[in-house]
Amino acid sequence: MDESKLHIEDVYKSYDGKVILDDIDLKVSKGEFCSVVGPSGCGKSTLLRLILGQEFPDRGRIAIDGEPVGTPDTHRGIVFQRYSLFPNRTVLDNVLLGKKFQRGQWWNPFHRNQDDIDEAMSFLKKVRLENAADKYPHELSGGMQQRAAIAQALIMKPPVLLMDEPFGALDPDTRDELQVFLLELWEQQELTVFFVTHDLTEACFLGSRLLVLSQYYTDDRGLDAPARGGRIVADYPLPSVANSLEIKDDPAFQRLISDVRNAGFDPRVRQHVSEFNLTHSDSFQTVLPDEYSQGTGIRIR
Ligand SMILES: Nc1ncnc2c1ncn2[C@@H]1O[C@H](COP(=O)(O)OP(=O)(O)OP(=O)(O)O)[C@@H](O)[C@H]1O
Repeated sequence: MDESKLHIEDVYKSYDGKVILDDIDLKVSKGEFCSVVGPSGCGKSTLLRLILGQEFPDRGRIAIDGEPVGTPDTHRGIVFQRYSLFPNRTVLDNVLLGKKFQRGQWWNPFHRNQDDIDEAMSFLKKVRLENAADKYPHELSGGMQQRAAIAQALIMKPPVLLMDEPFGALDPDTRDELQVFLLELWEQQELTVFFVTHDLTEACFLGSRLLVLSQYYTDDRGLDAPARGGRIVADYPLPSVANSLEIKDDPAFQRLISDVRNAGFDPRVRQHVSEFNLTHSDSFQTVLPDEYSQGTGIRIR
């Protein structure tokens, strides 16, 4: 039996005849924090939309908890960079929305179920916003809005929490703060997270696993072969990171980032999946050298 939380198998997606995602294969287990990076336009958000059920692959299958993904439902939690919250509803009402959908009452501003309210308040407490329940999104800072959006997604207990550049619009200090906050939440709530970002440091700091999507690849047919769509070209286990921002200054962490950048982003390399070790059963994998785990306090999962 397939025990994966998320299983993506032979997935292809094209728009207007242009292949965007090209044979994506991936298994994500419960409790993994998958960071997904890749050059702009390589199809990261498209992949998220397919997992969300907002769009369908041309070919292939996507299953969550063994069930094929259908159209979006309230159990599919996603946090976007912006606009996850409805501006004309209070924080509490935003967090309650999914519950109201489930009860067929989303349109009714007067519908209130006390159990739902208690649960929403408990999630607002988890994201440290219990004192902002009656505020409107425009009354909150950017970081508070994103924490509210996380509560809005988590209350529906999504099997996989999908995040599309959730901290991309925040200033650096707030971004750092929310990264640590998300790691704490991930541990406490035993979440499975699929996190898209442009920021390699963020990806390596947060993730237990790093997936690198490449925009085009040519495989071993040679440089002149027609380019195809994006593929997962690297799949790294990441160090187990203490919930401390200091790790970002650690030389081993910085070496890790520079190695990932060289392997996954150097245009001379990323075009060629043949440059990577293709032994991983689920996708392409580049194995980290042992030095990352030696004498640095960083543990490779
Ligand atoms: N609905 C659509 N119709 C046509 N083309 C689309 C559609 N959605 C995305 N694309 C194209 O698919 C490609 C991948 O887009 P996508 O937004 O998934 O990339 P991305 O990796 O998330 O980019 P970024 O990092 O810049 O956000 C782009 O070339 C984009 O123009």
